Amino acid sequence: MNILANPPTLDFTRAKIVPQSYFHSDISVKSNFPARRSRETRLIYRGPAERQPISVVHMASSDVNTKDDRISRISSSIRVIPDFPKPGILFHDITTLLLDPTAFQDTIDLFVERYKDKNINVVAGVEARGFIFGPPIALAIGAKFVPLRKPKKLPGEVISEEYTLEYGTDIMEMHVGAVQRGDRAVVVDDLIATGGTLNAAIRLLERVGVDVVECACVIELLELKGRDKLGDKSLFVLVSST
Ligand SMILES: O=P(O)(O)OC[C@H]1O[C@H](OP(=O)(O)OP(=O)(O)O)[C@H](O)[C@@H]1O
Ligand SMILES: Nc1ncnc2[nH]cnc12
Repeated sequence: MNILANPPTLDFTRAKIVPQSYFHSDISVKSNFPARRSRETRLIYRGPAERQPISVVHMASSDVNTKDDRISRISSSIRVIPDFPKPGILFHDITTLLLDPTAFQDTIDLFVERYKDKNINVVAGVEARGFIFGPPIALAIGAKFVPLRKPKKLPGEVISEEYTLEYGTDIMEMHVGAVQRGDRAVVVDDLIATGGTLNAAIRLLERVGVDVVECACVIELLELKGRDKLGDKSLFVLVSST
């Protein structure tokens, strides 16, 4: 991914379109920005100066066709912010992917192409960012969407699983009755880091007899080896970050 070391100022409140040059080329942004100011939406980054986006290497994951142009668009639309939410964390921010309708649509299409003929009747999305990608996939393949939520958010009777995160611990809950024994599920999230979250999601669903066919993420942080925590459960990711 080619993210600017010193990006132009960003104003998310006024942003309608993300200048693609911001993500793709420092040269075009730095040289073109003043001249094109009146025609482009200006984005003002309000975060601390030390948390400017940085470049990291993203590659097509080994799960996808490396010749698929959609992958490079998706990869270059993901922003990486150092030291968020804690020092030492390289935060992979998918909100910039959502600002690019083509990259967002490509992301959904790639998942739909994979799951449309697999007899999946449950798409389980992990709060919060799995709630962005999961519902459009569920609608497109004709499956129900089941939210896996942070504690004390669901009003009905729940079952819970505790898990460890890259930066803390958490509890995941699911409504009793949302799924049935024998359902076939795919678990959707934006990113796998340590794998603790997806592991908890799998445990939650399998406890009530659901067949978790696969987990699906946009991004895998390879160094954290989250895949290992999923045992023999299949994981499908679009881009890998090193
Ligand atoms: O593989 P892991 O180490 O378990 O980490 C991955 C999880 O961490 C992030 O969510 P987070 O818990 O930060 O919640 P949020 O989406 O509500 O911000 C991310 O969206 C995944 O759900
Ligand atoms: N580095 C990271 N970036 C974004 N989301 C995360 N969740 C856990 N680790 C993360």
